[in-house]
Amino acid sequence: MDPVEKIGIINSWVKKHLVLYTGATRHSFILSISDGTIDFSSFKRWLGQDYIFVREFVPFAASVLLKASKNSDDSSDMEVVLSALASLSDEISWFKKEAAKWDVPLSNVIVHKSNQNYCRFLESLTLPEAEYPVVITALWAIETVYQESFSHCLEDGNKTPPELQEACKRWGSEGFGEYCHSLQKIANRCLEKASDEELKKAEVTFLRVLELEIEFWNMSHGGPK
Ligand SMILES: Cc1ncc(CO)c(N)n1
Repeated sequence: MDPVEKIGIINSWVKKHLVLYTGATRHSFILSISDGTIDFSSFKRWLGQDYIFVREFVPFAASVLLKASKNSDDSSDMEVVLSALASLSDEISWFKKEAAKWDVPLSNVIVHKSNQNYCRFLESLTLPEAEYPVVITALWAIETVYQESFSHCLEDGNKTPPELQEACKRWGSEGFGEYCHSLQKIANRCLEKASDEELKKAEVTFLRVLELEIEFWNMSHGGPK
């Protein structure tokens, strides 16, 4: 095993929980995009639900920003989270445009149970008691699952339908990858200084994000409600 000091706490957790991590980042929904067999009704279901999710993600990201500005000893943390928050405005516009293209109604969307659970979890992380190392780990995990998933769809030799390339590029691009890497560096630095209790909480939170992401993909596939 690689020493934690060399690979960082985050990568040591990814290795330790690789089965669950791969379950979230190589889900059958993503594999069906990359091999071109996706049923567009699954994509449309994902689009409508993810629009709701992203709207709920905004207050979560704002709460991380608040904690970054208060707790961090490195002022660049705040800038990384601020840029994420700023790009969410563009993301919401993109969802609206994409939904119009696919004839997906965005008003009165029935929020699926898995999405509700995820949004409730995000809300719990906005509380003042949720510590900065824990919430920055959550932010890293949430963004990285999408980055690893959608970048896979853009790899050479994959058969992602042209209609879905733009969606894949939102999260699969190099720029988004660099942002995830910045979050990982921040998380590692915070976790190195965290108490044992915070470390445990952050690891449990990472695992919870992976489970919720898997349930989110299952829902898009049209799994049970
Ligand atoms: C469910 C989900 N996870 C992660 C992201 C990335 O922001 C997203 N848009 N939706």
